[in-house]
Amino acid sequence: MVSSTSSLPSGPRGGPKHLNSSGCIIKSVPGRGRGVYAERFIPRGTVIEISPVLLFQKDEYENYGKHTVLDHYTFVWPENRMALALGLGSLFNHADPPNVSFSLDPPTESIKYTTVHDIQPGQELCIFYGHKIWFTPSEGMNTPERPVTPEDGWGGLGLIEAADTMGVAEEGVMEAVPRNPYEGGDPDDTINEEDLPFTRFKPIPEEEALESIRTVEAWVVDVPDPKHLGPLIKWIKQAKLESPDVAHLKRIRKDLTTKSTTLLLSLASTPPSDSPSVASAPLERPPLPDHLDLPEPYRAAVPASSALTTLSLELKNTIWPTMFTPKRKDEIEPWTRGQARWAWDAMRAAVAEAHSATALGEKPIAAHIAVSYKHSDDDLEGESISFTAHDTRTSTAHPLRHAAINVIRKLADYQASKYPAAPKSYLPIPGPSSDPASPTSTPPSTTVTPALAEPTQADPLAQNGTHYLLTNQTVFLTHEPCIMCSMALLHSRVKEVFYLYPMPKTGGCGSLTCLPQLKGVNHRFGIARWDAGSGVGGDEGVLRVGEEIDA
Ligand SMILES: C[S@@+](CC[C@H](N)C(=O)[O-])C[C@H]1O[C@@H](n2cnc3c(N)ncnc32)[C@H](O)[C@@H]1O
Repeated sequence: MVSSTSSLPSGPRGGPKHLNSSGCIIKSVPGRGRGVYAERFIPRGTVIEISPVLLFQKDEYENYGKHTVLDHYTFVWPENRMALALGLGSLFNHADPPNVSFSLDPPTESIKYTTVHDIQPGQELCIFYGHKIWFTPSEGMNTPERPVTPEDGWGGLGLIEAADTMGVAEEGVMEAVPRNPYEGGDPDDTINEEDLPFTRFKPIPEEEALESIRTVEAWVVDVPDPKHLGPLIKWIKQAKLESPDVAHLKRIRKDLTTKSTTLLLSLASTPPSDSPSVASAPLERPPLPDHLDLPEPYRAAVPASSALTTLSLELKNTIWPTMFTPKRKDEIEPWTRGQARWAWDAMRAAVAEAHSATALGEKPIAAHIAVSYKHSDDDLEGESISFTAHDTRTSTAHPLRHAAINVIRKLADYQASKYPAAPKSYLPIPGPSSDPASPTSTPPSTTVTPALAEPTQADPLAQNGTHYLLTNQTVFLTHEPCIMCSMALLHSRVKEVFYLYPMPKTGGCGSLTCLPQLKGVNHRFGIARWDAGSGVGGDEGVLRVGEEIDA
C-alpha cells in the first residue's frame, strides 16, 4: 500500500518536508540539530511563521516541564507562564545577531516570526535567545559582546523587533507587513490580466506613426514588362531566394501613379538586432535570370516587421506592401499565481530596501534585480542571485547615485569578481567600481592594450564586452526610473521593469517619456506599473518623494 506521505518531498531524517508556504524548510545540521532554513529568497519584513503556543501555568512548569526536554524549547510568557511554540516556532536555532525577530501575541496565543534582513536561498533562519544560553553555539555563531540586560534569557524579546528595523517602532506594535496575497494555492493557476496588482504595457511598439516604423534594406528590381512577373517569381523559388526574413512583406509593389511594378528579391542587410555588438551586415546583390531583359536591382527600404494594427498597415504600405497580422487576444502571455507571488516578493524586497534607506537618511528609493522566476526547484533556468540597492546620492553627495544605477553597478561588480580573468580593458581601473558615474573610474578606452583585449574563455560576459548586462532579468523599483536610469536599464538590456510609484515630472518609463519606445533605441523592454492601493508598498507615506525628484 502506498503511504499518504510517499509523494511528499523529504525533509530532515528522511521524513516528509514541513509544508510551510513562506519558503521555510527544516534541515538537520551536525552540532546544531534541526533548524529552519530558507528554501527560496525571502525579503526582509516577511512574516514567515505564526506558531500557536501551548501554555504552562507557573507551578505546572516548575514541577514538571522544567525537568524535561521541554526546557530547551519554551518561551517566557506573560503572567509567569511558559509557552511551547508549535509548528516551526520551536525549531529556530539561536544567533546573535539574528535574522528573524519574534513577537508574542497573547490575545491569539501565538508567536509571530518576521525576517529582519533579506534572506538568500539556503540561509539558516535564526532568532536571538538572549545572552544566558545554556549550550555552546556551534562554530561561526560566536557573537560580539552586548550589554546584558535584566530581560536577557530564553524568551528575551525586544532586542531586535522588525518594527525597529522598519523605522516605525512603537512599543508592542509591529508594522503591518502586507502578506503576499498570492501565497498558497496552485502556482500554475492563471490569473486574469485585470486581477494582477500591476498594469503591463506592451513592449512592442505599435508603429502607428511613420517615424516609428523600423525599416530594413532589401534588394528590389523594377519589372517594366508585367509578362516577366510570373517567370521571375518561379525563378526566385528555383533559385531558393525565398526566405522567412521577408515573409512579412508582399512580393510585388504596383505604383498606380507611375504605373511601375517592382519585385522584392531578398534582404540587402540583416534585420535589426537587439545586440549592441551586431552591426547590420550588407548582403550580396542576388543574381537575375539572363534570359529576361531586366534593369539592375537596387536597394530600397522596406518595413522590418508585419503590421499589427490597421493604422500601422496603412503607413507601412506606403513604404512597401506589408502583411497584416493583428494581435490575437491570447498573444499576451497570461501570468500564473506563482509568477504573481514571485513579483510581489520581489517588489517587497525593493520596498524593504527603500525603508532601510530612509533609516540611513537617504532618499526612500530602491531597486531590486530579482532572482528569475522558477516554476519549480528543478527549474535551473535563469539567475539565482538577486541584487538590491538604494539611492545614495545624499550620503555620497554624488547626484548620479540613483537606485537603478547603484543596483546595476552591484551586479556588474559581482560579475567582475566572478570572472576575475576578465580582460582589463573591460574592467574599471582603478578600484572595484564599474559605475560609469564614479569619479574614480577611468574610461575603459584609456586602458585597452591589444595584448589584454582578447577575452578569455573563462569569461563569457567579457566576450560581450560588458559585465553589466541584465539580459532576461527583471528589475523592481519603488519609483519610476528617471530618464538617465531608464536609459541605463535599456543599455543593460533589461527584460522588464516594474515600478510602484509613477514620477509624472521625471519618469522615463511612461510618464514624462518612455525611453524603450523611442525611435532609434536599440533595445525594448517591458514595463509594468504597480497599482496604487495594491498594498505592496506598506505604509505609503514613507516612500513618497517630491514630484520633481528624478528617481
Ligand atoms: C529551540 S531548540 C532549536 C531546535 C533544535 N536545534 C532541535 O533540533 O530541536 C534549542 C536547542 O537547539 C540547539 N541550538 C540552538 N541554537 C544553536 C546554535 N547556535 N548552535 C548550536 N546549537 C544550537 C541547542 O541544543 C538548544 O538547546
